[in-house]
Amino acid sequence: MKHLAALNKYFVKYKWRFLLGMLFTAISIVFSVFQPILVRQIFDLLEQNLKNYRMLSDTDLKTVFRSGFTKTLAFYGLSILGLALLSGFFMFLQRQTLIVMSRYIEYDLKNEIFQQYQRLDLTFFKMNRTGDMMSRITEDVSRVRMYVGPALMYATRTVIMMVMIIWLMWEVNPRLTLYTLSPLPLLALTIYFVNAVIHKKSERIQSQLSNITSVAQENYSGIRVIKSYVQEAPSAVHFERASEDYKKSSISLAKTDALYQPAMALMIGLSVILTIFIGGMQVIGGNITIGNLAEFVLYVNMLTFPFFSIGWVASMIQRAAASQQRINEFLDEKPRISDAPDAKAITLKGEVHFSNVSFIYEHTGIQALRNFELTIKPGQKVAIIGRTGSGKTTLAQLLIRMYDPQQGRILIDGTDIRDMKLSSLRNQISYVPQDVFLFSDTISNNIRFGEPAADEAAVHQAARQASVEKDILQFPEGFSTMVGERGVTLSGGQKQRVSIARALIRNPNIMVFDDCLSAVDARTEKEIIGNLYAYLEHKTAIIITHRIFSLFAFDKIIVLDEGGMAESGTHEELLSQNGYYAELYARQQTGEEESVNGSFS
Ligand SMILES: Nc1ncnc2c1ncn2[C@@H]1O[C@H](COP(=O)(O)OP(=O)(O)OP(=O)(O)O)[C@@H](O)[C@H]1O
Repeated sequence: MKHLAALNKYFVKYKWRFLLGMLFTAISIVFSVFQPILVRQIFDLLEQNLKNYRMLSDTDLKTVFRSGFTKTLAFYGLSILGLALLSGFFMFLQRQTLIVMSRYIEYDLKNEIFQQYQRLDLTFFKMNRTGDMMSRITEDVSRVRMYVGPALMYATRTVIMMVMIIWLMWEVNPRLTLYTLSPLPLLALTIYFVNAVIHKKSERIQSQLSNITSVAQENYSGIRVIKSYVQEAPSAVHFERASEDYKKSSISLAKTDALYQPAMALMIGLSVILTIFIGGMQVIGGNITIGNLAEFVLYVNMLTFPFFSIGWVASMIQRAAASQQRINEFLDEKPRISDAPDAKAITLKGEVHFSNVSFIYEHTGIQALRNFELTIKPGQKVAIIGRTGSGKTTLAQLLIRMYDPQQGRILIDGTDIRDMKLSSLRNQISYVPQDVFLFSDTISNNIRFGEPAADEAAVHQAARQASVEKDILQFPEGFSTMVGERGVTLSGGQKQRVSIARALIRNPNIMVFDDCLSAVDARTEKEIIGNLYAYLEHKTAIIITHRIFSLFAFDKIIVLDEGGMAESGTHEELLSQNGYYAELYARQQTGEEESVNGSFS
């Protein structure tokens, strides 16, 4: 329960809705508990006057008596109808305030969770499964909403209604009250336990459902591989197995559900029979009137729902508390990468210095960088080359503070990047990642993603510099073409170039290209490098690559090996060192010659 205290701030925020909701609930209940009192009065009136009426012999007098009686009955009938309407109206207002409040809280909570996702660093995302993260913002929040909305509303109704009705019943006859109420706690307990079973089964169904979803999702994404390896039938069997488990659990839940309503009806019936039996004896004994008996039967009927809700509300609160505990743990998670208290926003010129940097990926223990040293002067172009897994991407990730090194410092213009505001640092470094990600939006909006104010001309220019403008203009809708799931599928090379355009449009002083030309052909690569040469003239640029761009006059080329610097120098210097670079260059030259010879032979 203590976990739910975290939601109190929302009750304070929506205190007027909350208090009004409580008031409407109380008014609606007052109007409904008055109805049995009127029924009692009608019954008592009938009992007292029918005897006299039957004894009358004068037909004229009988007619007058009957018409007076009809009017009284009509008056009572209309009064009951009026009370029912008023009670219904306030119930409507109660839902309009309390349930609407719960929707507002749900909205706020989802936003709070989403903002926390955005604050957290990459290590968190590596250590948690996407499914778990998704369920926090959907499943857990909707369970918490059930507590702040319906559960709270029914709990309030139950308490007010029980207090008022039991008090009214007690006033009439305490013994009969105790007898008639005796089966109801049993009803509450039964509902509670049945709910617990239903909850357990629903949880299993939920996890089987997410398993089915993942199987289906993986099949959709991998459909090309499945088809080309003719694995449709085994995939279908795999899906069927997951589906079978889900079916079995659903049928079992349906059976439990089927027991639910009859069990309730049995308990209610038991209460009514007890009321009529014991109440009837009390009427015969002259302790209560027949009107009281009718009033009691109605009260018992009115009480069954509140008693039923006790069990339901209790299990709802339990579920909400478990969900809120998960949400609290998540919201308390501190991002490892955040602004230092005195972090400054600095305009970067472009001097980059890696000072004795070592870095280990904590969750795997892999050491990606070891005592790495590198100084890049403003405006210099540096290539980072190395075998796969040698730490090139890690270097770029550390520069934009996706992670902080465990040892050493990274300085830009002499300031440790940990003393800079994160937004200022990342805004002034354009990073083209190795794995391209385009949003389900237009190409134009994908390019201006980091620069939303950029106009169409700037978007076109960036696309031109990334040598993708011609490709885009060939699409029927040009730059307005939708990409992503429901849009056009761009080729790997086109995606890479759109991703480059996205980085270029921001026009910062420092740029990092992480192996972002791997999917373009040699001619386009040459064209882009030509464009970049002019574009990067006064900028600091780090170009991570597998291939040697001999056309690009790098100020420095670094060869990384197992996280450390293996070779460093200019193209000529490295060739004369006869190491990995020289070997790679020789291999590349032969490869290129072979491919050229091949294409012309
Ligand atoms: N997010 C991560 N979590 C754990 N280990 C990682 C992570 N990213 C990379 N590594 C590991 O760190 C080492 C360096 O990886 P990195 O991606 O920096 O290499 P790279 O030189 O960029 O490789 P490639 O050329 O294949 O992209 C590798 O052993 C890799 O397995």
